[in-house]
Amino acid sequence: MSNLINFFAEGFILAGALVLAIAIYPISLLYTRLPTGKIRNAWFFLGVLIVAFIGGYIAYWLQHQGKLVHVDALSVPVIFFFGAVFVLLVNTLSVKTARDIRQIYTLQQENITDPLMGIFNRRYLDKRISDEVWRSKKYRQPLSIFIVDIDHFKQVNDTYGHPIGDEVLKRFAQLVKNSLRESDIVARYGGEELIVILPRTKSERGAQLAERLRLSIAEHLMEIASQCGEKSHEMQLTASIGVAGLTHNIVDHTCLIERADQALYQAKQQGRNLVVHHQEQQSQRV
Ligand SMILES: Nc1nc2c(ncn2[C@@H]2O[C@H](COP(=O)(O)OP(=O)(O)OP(=O)(O)O)[C@@H](O)[C@H]2O)c(=O)[nH]1
Repeated sequence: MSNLINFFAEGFILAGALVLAIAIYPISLLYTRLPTGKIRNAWFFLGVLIVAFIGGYIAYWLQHQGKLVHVDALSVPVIFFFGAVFVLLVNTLSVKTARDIRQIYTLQQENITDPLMGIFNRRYLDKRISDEVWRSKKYRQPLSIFIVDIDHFKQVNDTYGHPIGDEVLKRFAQLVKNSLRESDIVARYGGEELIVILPRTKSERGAQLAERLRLSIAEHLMEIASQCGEKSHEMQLTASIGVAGLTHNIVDHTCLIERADQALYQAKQQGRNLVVHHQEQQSQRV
């Protein structure tokens, strides 16, 4: 009987050490996928602790080899074993939870991203612009937006074909995004039109930023390789921009967009490659 007890006691200790060793694997998965920082370091520390615990289990086993013959002596090995199972469960659950969170994040990102341009889509734009108008009115902060529309984009499609047109739209969106500040929100409004939301920005400043953007678009030489890699096309686009700022008599975001749209219409009417600021109805050409 005492031999059997000893067999089980030692078995629990060694099985516990094995389970702890297995519990290091989920930690290694988390460690390799996490960005460098405090959380990653904390998981590394936990891994080191587990290795120390394995050492402790083995030391306990070596000290008590052949001596765990009473029923009472079973309690520590049983606690060792289930403690190790607990650690394995927590680590495995952490990896699965992290994976789920990443999947949810990816889905959320896909839900708000335009698949062609890689910037925010119309769904996100509608929600965000209405939130920004509400926030700006509540806290009496300035807000401006502008609508950017590529000039004669139909010609790009007609001359080079739709796939090249798509590539131009993608590059154009990235160019706009990279020319603006991190805090500015760039979204596809439809077709070849983008809306840029500038939180906490007066429309005069918005018009300056729009002018800077117009210039960088006009100066940018785009080189697009054809889909089959036969030849590349170089093109220089221009864009017209309508700017509008939030004022007392604007009741909601649709009015703000309408004003920016009217300004854009004027920019097109006045010859394109132009910024028109709705409030002052002034056009600027550099
Ligand atoms: N390749 C491609 N073309 C698109 C997409 N969405 C809209 N377009 C094209 O964008 C063009 C817009 O044409 P118009 O509205 O006439 O405007 P425009 O030629 O840019 O002329 P202006 O705006 O007046 O300077 C159309 O030819 C559409 O087919 C898209 O996702 N991909």
